[in-house]
Amino acid sequence: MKQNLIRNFAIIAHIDHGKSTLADRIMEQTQTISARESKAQLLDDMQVEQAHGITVKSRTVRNFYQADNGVEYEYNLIDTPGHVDFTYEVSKSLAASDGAILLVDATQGVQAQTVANLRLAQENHLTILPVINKIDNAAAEVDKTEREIRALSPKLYEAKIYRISAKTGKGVHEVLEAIHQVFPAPSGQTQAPLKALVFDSFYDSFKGVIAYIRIVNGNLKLGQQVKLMAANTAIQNKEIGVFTPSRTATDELTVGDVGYIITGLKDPTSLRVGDTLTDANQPTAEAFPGYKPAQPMVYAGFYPKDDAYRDLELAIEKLSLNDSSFQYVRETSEALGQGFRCSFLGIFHLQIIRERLKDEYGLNVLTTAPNVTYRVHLKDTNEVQIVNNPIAFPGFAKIDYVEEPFSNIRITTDNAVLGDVMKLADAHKGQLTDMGNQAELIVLHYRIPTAEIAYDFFNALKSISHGYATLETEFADYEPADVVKVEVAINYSVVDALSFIVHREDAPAMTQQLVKKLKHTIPRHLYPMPAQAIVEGKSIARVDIPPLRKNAAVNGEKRSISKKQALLRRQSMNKRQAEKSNIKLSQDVFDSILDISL
Ligand SMILES: Nc1nc2c(ncn2[C@@H]2O[C@H](COP(=O)(O)OP(=O)(O)OP(=O)(O)O)[C@@H](O)[C@H]2O)c(=O)[nH]1
Repeated sequence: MKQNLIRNFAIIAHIDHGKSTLADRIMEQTQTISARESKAQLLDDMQVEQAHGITVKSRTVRNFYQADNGVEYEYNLIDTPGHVDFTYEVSKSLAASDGAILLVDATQGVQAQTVANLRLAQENHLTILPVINKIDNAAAEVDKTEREIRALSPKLYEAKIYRISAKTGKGVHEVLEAIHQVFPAPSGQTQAPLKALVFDSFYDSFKGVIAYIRIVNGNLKLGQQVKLMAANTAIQNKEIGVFTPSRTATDELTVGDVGYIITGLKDPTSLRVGDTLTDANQPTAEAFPGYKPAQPMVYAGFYPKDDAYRDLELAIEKLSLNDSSFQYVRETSEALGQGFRCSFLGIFHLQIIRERLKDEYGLNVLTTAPNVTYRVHLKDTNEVQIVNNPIAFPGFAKIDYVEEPFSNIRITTDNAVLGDVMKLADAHKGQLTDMGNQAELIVLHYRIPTAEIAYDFFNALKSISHGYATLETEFADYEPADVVKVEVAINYSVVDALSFIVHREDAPAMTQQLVKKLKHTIPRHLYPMPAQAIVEGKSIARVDIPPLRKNAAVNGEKRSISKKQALLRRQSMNKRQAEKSNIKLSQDVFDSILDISL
């Protein structure tokens, strides 16, 4: 029976431990692709992935492996992203797998993301195949890494641990053999009604919404009438197929197969990952529970440059289908016009989306300063407003108190930089809740305001630990906080899109730095303009943005009285016009808000 010959598995690892390289080797050794093709790291084909050298979006590929026992197996490999912001993608791809290769870089050993991904795999009841990578590297510490892996769980303590170089291919054959020996075959029923898990989706500009599916029970035939159960939508069944790794059409997908269906849906929002695909006439009795929606951490406004609102809207719709942790609603700002308030899993996720808009859709967006969600309790009505847009933050006179989100974070670091890491967490208002060891690393647990880790915390942590420390975050709860809204006024008029929320105690120092930066980033005009930071109606920081030219009327040059008077008249006319004129806001201006650190 074909089902017994299928293995569905993922590769999980810490960032840069070599998942994509191993995926390439597997495709090469199973002749799915040629060695020449694999040079280009086929799985990482999105431009943004190549620019950052990382995997953002999960990919799936079917390989046929001729095993040493003479049997040909179908290996469905699901590549997963490794960055901490993409844990959500990892958990989706794991739901479609039966096993996971736990890949650990021998030069780095077990890292925090190794542990986090292992936990996700265990939650999905996957069989784990531990593999040590980069054994060819002079800095490899293979025995030490092996001890660290064994210390992770009782099962791993006894497991056979494979040693490979994904780069040279050494040891990869043994891993290919282990895959069919260690991982279970899919367990579904051939005779039952069709039940398939939608574990990912993609928008194609010609073909519309394409769903990535794993057949759990029954068969899917081309043309069969099918529907999505949660969305209760009938879909067309014009093309089904598998990934080789490009899409290749087939007539049928059977139990255990991983492939795709072109749904005919044109609206990217009409399909949700986690939905169940089933037969329209003979539906399965029980649908999948669906995925927990991702918990967004950071919100920011995206505004089109060059009047491309409609193009931006379409692109954002498509990206949010392709990446279900990225969501949006429409918003309007007086300063910037129509735009979108978007949610992200973290600041790195935001950057990736921004780059994808540029690379894949040719769109430049203006991004406002990111913020977290606040719960604002109002005085008179006892109403609680959920605010993730500083523009909508209620006036201070109406506010009873505000709650801000807190996160539990876990930093894994080595001893050498422990002091600096703790100083960083302190500076960001972290309260140390626990401290322990994992393998030879120190694990620190903090409770910390989410706003403190939402922006540059991760980069700061990477930089003080020379790239080694890792960060895992988890939303904890809301807690009352003394936060205020800072409004920025330029030439006495408030620019709404520049508003942001900050802890009251940090407001004086932050706004001083901000106005200094604004002095250099706000485009100069012919007249001087004050830039002010206003908190609760009071200006707490101010700087004068100098005019473009020297003020000829007062600079002491020898001029006739009448010439000076003429200049003064012209300047006062400029000033009056200025009140009406719009300040052109560049990305630099918004970045001034982000850059300020205490
Ligand atoms: N020396 C050596 N280098 C390797 C080996 N495997 C991968 N690398 C290198 O390690 C780096 C990261 O490899 P990738 O395969 O891109 O890592 P990844 O885990 O897919 O990275 P993300 O997708 O960003 O999580 C690349 O520069 C690879 O060339 C190996 O076996 N030996």
